[in-house]
Amino acid sequence: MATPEPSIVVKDLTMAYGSFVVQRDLTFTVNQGDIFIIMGGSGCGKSTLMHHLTGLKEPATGDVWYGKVNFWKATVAEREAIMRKVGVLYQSGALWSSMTLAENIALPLNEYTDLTKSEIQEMASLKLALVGLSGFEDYYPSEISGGMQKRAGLARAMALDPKILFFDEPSAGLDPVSAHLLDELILELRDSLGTTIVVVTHELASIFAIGNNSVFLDPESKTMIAGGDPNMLLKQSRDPKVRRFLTRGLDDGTKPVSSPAGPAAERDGQ
Ligand SMILES: Nc1ncnc2c1ncn2[C@@H]1O[C@H](COP(=O)(O)OP(=O)(O)OP(=O)(O)O)[C@@H](O)[C@H]1O
Repeated sequence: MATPEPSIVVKDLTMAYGSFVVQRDLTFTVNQGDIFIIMGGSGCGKSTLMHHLTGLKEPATGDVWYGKVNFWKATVAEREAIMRKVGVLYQSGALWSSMTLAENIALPLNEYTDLTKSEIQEMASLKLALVGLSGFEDYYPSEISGGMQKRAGLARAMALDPKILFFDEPSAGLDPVSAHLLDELILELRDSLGTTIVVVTHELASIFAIGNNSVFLDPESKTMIAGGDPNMLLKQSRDPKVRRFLTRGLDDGTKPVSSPAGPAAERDGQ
């Protein structure tokens, strides 16, 4: 198998709000085509890390590399060029309620492309089809379910064909069936388009079903204490905190345990 190309390299990153350090010395690589999970307990700094990777928050120290560009040391123009290739879907960053789904998706296309009105309409329909929402162009967000709203948000985040997609808590507020469908869609997008996807989540079922790489942030030591394929971590990590998290508190490493996420995790485990 070919060696995967790095998409993002994080090196010795320390994140802080003023004098309050959230995490220090983070070093990891997100490879092209990864579904990379940022995980850890509440308040450990997952969203803060996502903000450092998406241009919203500057590191206290350390670097974030996108290919050969040192993001936070680059010019504003270079940073903008990188962010043009990045799609972001925040937990609350839903759709504009006063616009139809097609109009929502047309927004970034209007702003960043020279496409004609009819090309934009066509593109919006294509993106909706990509997420299984063909025929919903003229619906308003309030007229569709929460799961469909997430998928429409995903269509909008995919509007400019990003190479990397960030997704904050995709399954938040969804019932288990809709959450599972969204996981399937994320896998499909990665497989069909090759999009690198970085996901912030603490949903274990999702972590095991879609993640092939990860970083695990610990709020107590304020640094990463694990990383890599979550299914491998479940099998191999001996760290009590990692084990407790991945087994929903059932196991701290003193005895072998099977996956709490059930057959899917067992099946997908390498
Ligand atoms: N704007 C801010 N100013 C100061 N402190 C902040 C700010 N945003 C977050 N924090 C603090 O930084 C720490 C990490 O927060 P963050 O939201 O990144 O964690 P998280 O892992 O995403 O949490 P959760 O799982 O609860 O969403 C927390 O202690 C939080 O209170």
